[in-house]
Amino acid sequence: MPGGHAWHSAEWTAEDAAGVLRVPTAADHKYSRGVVALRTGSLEYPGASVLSTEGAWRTGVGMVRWDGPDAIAGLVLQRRPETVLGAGRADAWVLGSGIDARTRSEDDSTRMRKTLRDGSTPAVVDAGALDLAAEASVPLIVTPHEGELREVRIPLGFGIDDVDEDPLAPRLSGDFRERVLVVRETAVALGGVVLLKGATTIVATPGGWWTAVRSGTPWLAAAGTGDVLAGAAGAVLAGVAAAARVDGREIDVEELGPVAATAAWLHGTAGRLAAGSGHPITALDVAEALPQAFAAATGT
Ligand SMILES: NC(=O)C1=CN([C@@H]2O[C@H](COP(=O)(O)OP(=O)(O)OC[C@H]3O[C@@H](n4cnc5c(N)ncnc54)[C@H](OP(=O)(O)O)[C@@H]3O)[C@@H](O)[C@H]2O)[C@@H](O)CC1
Ligand SMILES: Nc1ncnc2c1ncn2[C@@H]1O[C@H](COP(=O)(O)OP(=O)(O)O)[C@@H](O)[C@H]1O
Repeated sequence: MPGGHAWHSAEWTAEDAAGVLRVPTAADHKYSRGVVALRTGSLEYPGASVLSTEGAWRTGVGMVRWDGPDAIAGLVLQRRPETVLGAGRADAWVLGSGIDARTRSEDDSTRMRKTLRDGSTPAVVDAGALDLAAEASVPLIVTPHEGELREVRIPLGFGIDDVDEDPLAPRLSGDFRERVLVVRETAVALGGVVLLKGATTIVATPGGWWTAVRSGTPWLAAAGTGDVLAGAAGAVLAGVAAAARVDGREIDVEELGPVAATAAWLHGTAGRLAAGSGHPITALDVAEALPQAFAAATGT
């Protein structure tokens, strides 16, 4: 049972999310609430650094660090001067949003590999870091959309790398049970948590636990909302990992299932709140509604 949560939950709820989210107390300080560090954004996709940083701050965490290319650091600070630049003490990492695996810099590859292999800090792995997930030894959550799932699976020995046809497509376009099966088998092979984004987001752990998140809205289908989700997931993860650190224990990968589902629930709810009775939203609108989504779960 991941983190004491029910073994199987057909759909993740506000009450489930409240059981994962941490409301600060008088005894807290910024480090006890958790530090999330991000390696996100690139010269090609500079905006993703801002979107993921904003998603992390708005989800609630003690500190956000951003450790990316100097040329875009100003964008992050312009939007969020609270952000601390450079790597350092962290309870969780977010890697890959706004990075393209095919064109990423040597520096990005080296640093992301090192983060995934050294130490035990858990990580959220998105977009341009997904192909590295199979090499990881730290507890991790991967956050692919349908088009990116093969980046996770091919290094694990699934699928075929050298043909144009994607052998996954028919399985993902099939019925819900088959989609769940694909996500669960990927989590088992990876030894990490898989969060497959979509209208219904599916989360599975290597131990066989899984859940579905349906809190969102089709208005979320807009560029950059996934980058906000990655930051939000990093913040929830940092909070849970910091609590484990304060308790003097290492976080178990099974605990990351409820963390991922909670981040997806918050993000979906934020999208729904931002879209109101039904109007277009931007990724930053979603980030800005995250505090309201948090309050909707915890009643604070
Ligand atoms: N402002 C910024 O900085 C932004 C930065 N961003 C960053 O851009 C990078 C590239 O990310 P990406 O998602 O845009 O493109 P990529 O990984 O090449 O995959 C796209 C291919 O997959 C397919 N596909 C199938 N299902 C799909 C689905 N559900 N959702 C989406 N695609 C789906 C689809 O194929 P099609 O259906 O068109 O045949 C399509 O050809 C990444 O680092 C990201 O963080 C973005 O967040 C935008 C805002
Ligand atoms: N039709 C939809 N209904 C509900 N949520 C959606 C829908 N389409 C996309 N989303 C959500 O929007 C986000 C899109 O993320 P992603 O595809 O990574 O976009 P980007 O790479 O542009 O940031 C995910 O959280 C996904 O679950």
